[in-house]
Amino acid sequence: MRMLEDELFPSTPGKVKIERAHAINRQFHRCFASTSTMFLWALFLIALTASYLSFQSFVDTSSKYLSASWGGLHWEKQIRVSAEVRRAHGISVLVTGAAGFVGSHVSIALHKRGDGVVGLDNFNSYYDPSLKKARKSLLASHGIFVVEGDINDGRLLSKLFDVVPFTHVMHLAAQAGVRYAIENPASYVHSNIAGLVTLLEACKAADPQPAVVWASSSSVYGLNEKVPFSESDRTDRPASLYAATKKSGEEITHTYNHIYGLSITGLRFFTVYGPWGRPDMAYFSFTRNILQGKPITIYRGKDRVDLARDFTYIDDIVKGCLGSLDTAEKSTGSGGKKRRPAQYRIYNLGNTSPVTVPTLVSILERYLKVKAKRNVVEMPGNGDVPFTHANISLARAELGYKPTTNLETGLKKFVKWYLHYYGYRPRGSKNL
Ligand SMILES: O=C(O)[C@H]1O[C@H](OP(=O)(O)OP(=O)(O)OC[C@H]2O[C@@H](n3ccc(=O)[nH]c3=O)[C@H](O)[C@@H]2O)[C@H](O)[C@@H](O)[C@@H]1O
Repeated sequence: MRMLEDELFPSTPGKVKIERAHAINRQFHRCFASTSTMFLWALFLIALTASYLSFQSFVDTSSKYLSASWGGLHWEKQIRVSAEVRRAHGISVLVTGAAGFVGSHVSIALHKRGDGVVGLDNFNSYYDPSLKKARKSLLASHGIFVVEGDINDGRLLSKLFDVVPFTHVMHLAAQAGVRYAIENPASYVHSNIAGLVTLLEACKAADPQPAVVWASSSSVYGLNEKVPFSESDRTDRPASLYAATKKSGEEITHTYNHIYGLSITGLRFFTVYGPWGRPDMAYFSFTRNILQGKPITIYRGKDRVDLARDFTYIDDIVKGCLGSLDTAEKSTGSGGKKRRPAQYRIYNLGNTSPVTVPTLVSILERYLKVKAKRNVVEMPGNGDVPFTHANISLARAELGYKPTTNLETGLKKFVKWYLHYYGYRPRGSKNL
């Protein structure tokens, strides 16, 4: 009994080590008594490892093949049908980020006027993917097909260009959000830098090359104090990694324009809001919290100055996107070489009338008929800028861009959508 207890609960761990070492030694000598046996064992182990590794690579390859959510005749047919142009001089557009906020609106607008549209989206979980799935269903109900895939997947992109000779790419897929860059910097590099380059590589290699219109951001103006912001103002002092990746995007696209003749239009969006919007944005999360009786945090700038944004309504942004597609010239390259210089443009798409964040909250309170629990705090140093204000003269002159929706009207439409989408009782909604 005592011996058994000693074996199970040794008083000194060192003792066990010594005893085990002796036992292992004895076994070792028995097993590998001769050099030839050892040689055979070694051969056996090498063969075992080799067959394990080849089996692993077989499993990897086949699971990649099995889990790929794209490919096949049926898939290609869906893409061709969705890309069909149904009007004279229409265009066929690959919309990246099509299940996103701006992407879904632009896709529907293009489809409605008879253009061909194919969407691409990776449905990541930066915010509730069920909202992205709902947008996908909405697009499907219009006859727009959204491919589930990533802009970092070069094989998928070249396959898409094989199936459809897209005339345009509307590139809206990105890691959005200014403050989230503190938490997850790598995701900004992955989508906004690496993903952008992979997409441009596919566009450059496509024959014919498409014209590219893509989403930059008002955040590139960074610490600028000169208002309103004009395209010619300096943009070399970003305040967040998000802004830095968007600014890099402007430079990366310039390179592809310069070397390969890709026609490029970059759009600096100013805090876009509206129905089917992004739950991570202030107007959306404030609405959710106000309705749930939870407090909202309102940031305030230096010297107790309210923060302000040039909030821009989604329908105005859509018009700016379509205007950009319609005025984009063709790319000029093929086979990796440009034939002549191609168009390179950058435009502000804003509303030209900044509104403070507390005013935004007051408008929401009025439409929601609920008082917000306001918690006002100093703006943390996490990438925010105190204000934005767009000068849109260039977009007005060259794209015919003319925003028509003020924040009051736009938020009214947003609140109406929000209450309906999230199933709130129509308490006083007749007034909306
Ligand atoms: O215009 C742009 O370029 C950018 O607009 C928005 O960024 P942002 O203007 O920061 O929009 P929100 O996150 O909705 O914030 C709006 C305002 O509310 C403030 N805020 C935000 C969140 C919060 O909890 N409290 C709060 O006071 C922010 O400081 C900011 O002044 C988008 O999130 C970016 O993807 C986009 O690129």
